[in-house]
Amino acid sequence: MGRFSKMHGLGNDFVVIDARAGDVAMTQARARAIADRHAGIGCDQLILIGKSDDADVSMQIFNADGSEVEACGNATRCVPLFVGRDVLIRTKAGLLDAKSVDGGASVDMGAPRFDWDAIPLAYPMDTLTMGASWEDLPAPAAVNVGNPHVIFFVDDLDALDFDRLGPLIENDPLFPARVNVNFAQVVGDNHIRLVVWERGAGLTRACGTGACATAVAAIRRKLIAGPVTVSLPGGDLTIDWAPGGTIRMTGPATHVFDGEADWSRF
Ligand SMILES: N[C@@H](CCC[C@H](N)C(=O)O)C(=O)O
Repeated sequence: MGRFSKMHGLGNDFVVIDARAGDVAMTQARARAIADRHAGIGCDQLILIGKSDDADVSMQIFNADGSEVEACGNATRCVPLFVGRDVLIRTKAGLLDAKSVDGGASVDMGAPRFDWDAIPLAYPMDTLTMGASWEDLPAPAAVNVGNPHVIFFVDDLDALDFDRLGPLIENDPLFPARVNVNFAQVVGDNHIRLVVWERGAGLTRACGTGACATAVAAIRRKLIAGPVTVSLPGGDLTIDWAPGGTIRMTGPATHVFDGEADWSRF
């Protein structure tokens, strides 16, 4: 039997498995089966905590569709709580420094990237105001914060059909690695409302990297100044960034319960 913890960051939920003993054989198909909300345990992302040569732990991230990805902001805040102390985490997106704060964690998420081929896009394009649009949605921005994001700033978030627009944009050939789709409305001097259609997981209650990418894009466009409060359906994150620097994300992390499962059944 294998042990796991169910955790979440603002309702973006995870099955977190301790693989530091090297005894968990994870595949994309198994991750998809575990993440299934009907036939499995159910989660937006499956998180594997492993040993690392150059950090306290490593973190592998699998979306609900089984795809392995580079970054997950909300899960990164859960790692200090899972491990029981502040941690340096090796991810596919680089080394992340995560420190516990009251009720959650504060993480240095690294520096954002803006080059078209770092997003990645299929061909060269300005990523601050992209020469592309979908239906009535205005020209978005694109930011890579370890994983790829496209951000639409809109006047009325509540008027959008996320379930229709999300998959349309996520799977557009302009994004060869697919993309996380952020729909944002600036609602105050340092306040953004955000809904995220996540690559490989669909609509989630919150997306930490989406909040980082959206705050960075809004600051670059001079729509807002940091630190920024990003309000997602699951709650608020604080994101701080200045041009040339790294992104600091601060917000809640929650442990729900511990369980046991026979991984060979998935
Ligand atoms: N929920 C996450 C992001 C998870 C990965 C993302 N869906 C991707 O495919 O890049 C977060 O909190 O950042």
